[in-house]
Amino acid sequence: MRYVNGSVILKGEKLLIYIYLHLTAVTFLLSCRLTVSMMSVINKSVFPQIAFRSEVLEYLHNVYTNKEIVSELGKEEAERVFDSLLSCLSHPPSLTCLRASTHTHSLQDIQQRLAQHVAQQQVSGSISDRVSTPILPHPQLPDVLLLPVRGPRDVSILNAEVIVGAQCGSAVLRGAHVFAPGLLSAPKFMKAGDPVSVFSDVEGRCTQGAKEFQGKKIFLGNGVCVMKRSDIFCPEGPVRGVAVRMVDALYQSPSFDGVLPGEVFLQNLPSVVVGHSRCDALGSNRIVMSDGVVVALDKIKSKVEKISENARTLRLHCIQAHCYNSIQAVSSELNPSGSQADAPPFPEESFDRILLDAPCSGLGQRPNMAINYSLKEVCSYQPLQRKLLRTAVQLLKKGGVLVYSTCTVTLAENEEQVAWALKTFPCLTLEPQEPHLGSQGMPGSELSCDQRRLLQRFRPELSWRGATDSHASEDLLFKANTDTIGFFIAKFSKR
Ligand SMILES: C[S@+](CC[C@H](N)C(=O)[O-])C[C@H]1O[C@@H](n2cnc3c(N)ncnc32)[C@H](O)[C@@H]1O
Repeated sequence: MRYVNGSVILKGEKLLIYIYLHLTAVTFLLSCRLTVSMMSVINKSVFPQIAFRSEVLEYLHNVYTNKEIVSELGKEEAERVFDSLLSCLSHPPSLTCLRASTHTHSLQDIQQRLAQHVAQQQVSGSISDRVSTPILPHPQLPDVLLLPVRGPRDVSILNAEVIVGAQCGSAVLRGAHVFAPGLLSAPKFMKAGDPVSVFSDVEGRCTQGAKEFQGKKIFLGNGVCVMKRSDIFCPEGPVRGVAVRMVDALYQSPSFDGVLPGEVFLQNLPSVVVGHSRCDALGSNRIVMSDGVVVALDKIKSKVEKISENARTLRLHCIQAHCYNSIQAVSSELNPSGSQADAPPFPEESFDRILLDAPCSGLGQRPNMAINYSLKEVCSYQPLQRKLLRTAVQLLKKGGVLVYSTCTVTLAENEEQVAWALKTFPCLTLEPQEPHLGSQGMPGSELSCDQRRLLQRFRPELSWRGATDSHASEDLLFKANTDTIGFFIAKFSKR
């Protein structure tokens, strides 16, 4: 199933948009019940806090306990909030957010058909919970459906275990099955049909093809093998497809692989908000319906191919994706020779809207149990983002809108970038965002309180009360808007 992390250059009435679509490991559902011999360990999962290198931990601690925050909250509360950040980052958000293609189908239609798929998964035993999963529309986002994630659940650990890489483990915690490329270790005689416990190798120590692993691992739930060991670790090269079908996950969410393709896709809620706040002048998220062109740039070819494939699936014919270094996307010539009208490089001031979903340190992504970046790596994004911002401002028409977003939690890549942009480009003004579901910008940069109020920061740490499996319906909307990945959005207009 797809996670679409919308990042698009807009070219509306000439829209230039960067889109980056992320496919998580996904699933093919077969019906099979788990009959297992169990060890007696009951695992009520509350994961350890996310692990960082000490230099990065200290850096983040300084960000979250900066002078301005401490004078606003007091030292003790600032420390508590930082502690909550480290805890919530290792846990998945408590709702799954689905973006519906409401340009081709009504939300109600999609909701009904989705409910049938979820019910089928329950009947087939792919979801072990007997409790039915509600599918709720979001009152402020007309193209969003929400499904509560059940967890942490009590699941017993089995005798046989497989180890998956950290990235695969994160996908499993959000409802995916285990795909063969994500599998690192499997028992010597593992065959299809075997029940196994699935663990994540959070520190990246397990070697591919190992028969066992004694390092630090985190339990994710139980599944049934779909492939035998020799099919997975075969000398002919990497195999594709589901290797272990999860049937009793610690965090349970229906799988949407192959479900209503072209009608729904997985997207983190803040990314949906970016889409809406960028397009309000066109009326809601009707950007895809406009007569204009949407130009998507990414420097990685496989991402561009995925963008084009997803655009075809979603019948978004106005999207043109190009593999291009966006820093070099501005041409000094009015009609650059050798380039087509809608291909980069583009003349200055040729776009009505630009969305810069910037490459970032990604520290707001959830769940994430360990991040091994050095401080140098974390700090390397600020200069790159400034180059991209400079390009974006040059490409934007006067009167145009620029939206800047990241999925990270530092000040350097968020509020400090906004302060820098306002100072460097006097033509930019901060604009209010609609909808505004997140918190305001964090204190600690040169921005004033009024400027911070115009920013939107999703801060799951502010409402984190530990991992609970309670889904009281009155809490659900609050959780949908707050228990998200860490995310930042700024919206500018150009004079
Ligand atoms: C928005 S994504 C990263 C964060 C994303 N939200 C995520 O979840 O991974 C950033 C994208 O920018 C692309 N990128 C980085 N530098 C670039 C450049 N100079 N030109 C074009 N694309 C670039 C990367 O390939 C990546 O797909």
